[in-house]
Order: sequence, then C-alpha cells, then structure tokens
Amino acid sequence: TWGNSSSPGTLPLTLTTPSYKSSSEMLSIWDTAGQERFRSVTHAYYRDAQALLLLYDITNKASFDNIRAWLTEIHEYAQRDVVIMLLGNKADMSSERVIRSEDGETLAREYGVPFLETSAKTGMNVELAFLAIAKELKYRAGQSADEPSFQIRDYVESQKKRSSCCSFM
Ligand SMILES: Nc1nc2c(ncn2[C@@H]2O[C@H](COP(=O)(O)OP(=O)(O)OP(=O)(O)O)[C@@H](O)[C@H]2O)c(=O)[nH]1
Repeated sequence: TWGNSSSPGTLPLTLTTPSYKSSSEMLSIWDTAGQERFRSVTHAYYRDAQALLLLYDITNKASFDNIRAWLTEIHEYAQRDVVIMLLGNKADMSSERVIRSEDGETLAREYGVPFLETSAKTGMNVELAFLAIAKELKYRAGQSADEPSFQIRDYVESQKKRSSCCSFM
C-alpha cells in the first residue's frame, strides 16, 4: 500500500530505496503483493524479513478474513522471531467501515501482535508503525540502552491515534 504497486505481470513487490547513512540505521522496506495469485511466490520475499507489517482494509471484510491465512503462512515460512504488526488500513474511510477496531484488536490479541489502525491517505499512525518496528529491532539488537525494557505493544498502545468520526486525522 505504501509503495508504488507493480504492474500486473511484473515482480509482485516494491523496494523503497532507503535514504539513511549507515546500514545499522537503515530499513529496507518491501511491499509484497497481497493478491491470491501471487501467494505461491510471495513467501520467497519475506522469508528472511526481520519484521512484517500485515495489512487489511477496514472497508473490505475479505481482506480481514485473509489475515488468518497469512499468519498461518508466516508461521511456516518466516523467521521464527520475526516481528509482526497487524494494521487496519483506510481508517479515514469511516463511512465505509465494515471491520470494527475491536475486531482488529481481538485478532491481534489472539496472535499476540501489536495492532494499529492506519491511513495511508491522511498518514494517521503510519510513522508510528514503522517507528515501533524500528525501536523493537533496535531493542532486540541491544542498541537501545536508553530503553532497557522496550515493549512494542505497550509503546504502540501509548502512542496511537484513534480514528474518529468527529475529529480530523
Ligand atoms: N482512502 C484511502 N485509500 C487508500 C488507502 N490506502 C490505499 N488506498 C487506495 O487503495 C487502493 C489500493 O491501494 P494499493 O496500495 O494498491 O493496495 P495494495 O494492498 O498494496 O494492493 P496490492 O499491491 O495489489 O496488494 C489505491 O487506490 C489507493 O489509493 C488509505 O489509507 N485510505
């Protein structure tokens, strides 16, 4: 969702070129296709990933229902200690919402992963999602002496903005 989608027939992913100076501060971000037809090849692209952002569309029930299948696949193909975050995107489209925030929260709790609702349109919680992942990876690498007991779920809960019908975000 956050890169340029590849056109049909090309590789199902986008690499966002990083602009950081040192490789220890660099995140390489790959946008793999969520479409069913790429399912059989996508795992090759996330097999070595340190973190996975799993997105569904809050206006599309099928995308939410697909998350369980993705989590099952991830357990099979991804690194055992991969950081996973569940994101309910298009939070700006409240009038077309079909998946309640609570449903996302419940699913995330079931799998023990942090959860945020985001909007690629307004930017709501987008930076936070990447920042939380980066902090977690840094913490695991033992580089965050200033945060001796970083908990990604607590961090996300304390920082996240909630979508609302009546306030702009
Ligand atoms: N209103 C709104 N539209 C969005 C948001 N995110 C994506 N879109 C729109 O949804 C459509 C699909 O976005 P994509 O980024 O292609 O979705 P995708 O899930 O990456 O699609 P695949 O690469 O095919 O898996 C585009 O028209 C986007 O502009 C959002 O947060 N809010």
